[in-house]
Amino acid sequence: MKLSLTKNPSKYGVLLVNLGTPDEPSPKAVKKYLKAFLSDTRVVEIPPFIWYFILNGAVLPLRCKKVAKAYASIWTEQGSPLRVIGEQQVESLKHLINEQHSVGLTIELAMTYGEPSISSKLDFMRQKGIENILILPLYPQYSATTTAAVFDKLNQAFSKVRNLPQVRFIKDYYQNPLYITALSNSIKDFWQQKSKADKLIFSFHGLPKSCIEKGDPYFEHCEYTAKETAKVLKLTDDEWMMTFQSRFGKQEWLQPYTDKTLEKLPSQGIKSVQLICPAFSADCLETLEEISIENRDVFIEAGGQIFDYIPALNNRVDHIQVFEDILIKNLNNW
Ligand SMILES: C=CC1=C(C)c2cc3[nH]c(cc4nc(cc5[nH]c(cc1n2)c(C)c5CCC(=O)O)C(CCC(=O)O)=C4C)c(C)c3C=C
Ligand SMILES: [Fe+2]
Ligand SMILES: [Fe+2]
Repeated sequence: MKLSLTKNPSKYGVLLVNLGTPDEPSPKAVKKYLKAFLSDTRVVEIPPFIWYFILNGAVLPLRCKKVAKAYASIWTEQGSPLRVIGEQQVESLKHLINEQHSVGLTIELAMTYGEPSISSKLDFMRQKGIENILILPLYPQYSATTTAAVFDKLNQAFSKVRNLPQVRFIKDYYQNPLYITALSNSIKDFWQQKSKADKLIFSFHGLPKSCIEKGDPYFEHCEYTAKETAKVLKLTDDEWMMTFQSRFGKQEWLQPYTDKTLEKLPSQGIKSVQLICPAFSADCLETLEEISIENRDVFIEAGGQIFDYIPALNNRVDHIQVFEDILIKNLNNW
C-alpha cells in the first residue's frame, strides 16, 4: 500500500517510544533511572506513601550496584543496547519511508523514563509546526505498566500545551500478521544456522498476577503471540512453551517462571533449549544479561547442554516493515 497524506508531509510526526535506560552503567545513573521508573504508579501499584519508604530505604540502595554491574556487562561503545537499537530502528524506518514512499517524515525516538524524554520530542515537533502526531509504543503486547505509562507521559506533557496537535496512539500490534511473520522468520533464520532444540521457549517479560486479575490483557496478548508463531512454524504442542521472566518483588507474578522452568527441564530430558523474548522489540538488559547470561547459567548448572538465545527483532528489515505497515494504515488519509 502506498502512503497517501492529506496534508504536506512536513505536518506529520511519528514518535516511537520505548521504556528507557540509564545514561551510563554506574550506580548513580542506574539509581536515577530506577527511581523515575519505579516511582510510576503504573509500574508499582503499592500505595505511594508506603512505597516511597521501601523504594528509597531498601530497593534502590540494595539494587543499584548489582544492576549497574549487569548493565556494564552488556554496555556497548555507543551506549545502552536499548537506546542504540532504538536509534537504528528510527533511522531504518526513515530510510524505508523515504525510499518506498518518497516522503521525508519526521520520525523520532523517545523514552518513557530518562532521555530522550517524550516531552522534549513533543516540544521539538511543535517547534517544527507538526500538526498530526502518531505515537507508537514499542510494545507489541499491551500492558498498563508499559503502554498506558506512555499515554500518561503524553498527557502530562500536553497538560502544559495550549494549542494541541492531533494525536493517534497505537495500543498494541501483537495481532499484526507482519509481526507474527517477522517473529517466525527470525526463528527460521536461526534454525538455518543451528538446528532445532528440544524445546522452543517464548519467554515474555512478567507482570504481577494481580494486574491480570484487575483486567490487564497482557497475558492474552502473549498467549496469542506464542500460539500464532508456533502455528506458523508448524510446531507440535510439546515442541514449545511460554514462560515469564524478570520477576520483581515479593508478589506472585505470571507463571511459569522462566528461571524455575529452566532449572527443571534437564531432569525431564530436555537438554537443549532455544529462547525468544517477543515482548522486547529491542535487545536490552532483560534479554542480553538476564536471559543470555543468568538464565543460561541456570540451565547449564541444572544439567542442560545447549542454550541458545534468539535475538529480538531489533533492526531486521521485516521488523521495520511492521512499523511501516502501522504507519501507512494510520497516516493514510489523516
Ligand atoms: C516493578 C515491576 C516491573 C514491571 C511491572 C515491568 C513490566 C515490564 N517491563 C518491560 C520491559 C522492560 N523492562 C526492563 C527493565 C526493568 N523492568 C523492571 C521492573 C518491571 N518491569 C526493572 C526494575 C527493570 C530494570 C532492571 C532491573 O533492575 O532489573 C527493560 C530493560 C531496560 C534496559 O535498560 O535495558 C525493558 C525493555 C515490559 C515489556 C513489561 C511489561 C509487559
Ligand atoms: Fe521491566
Ligand atoms: Fe531483570
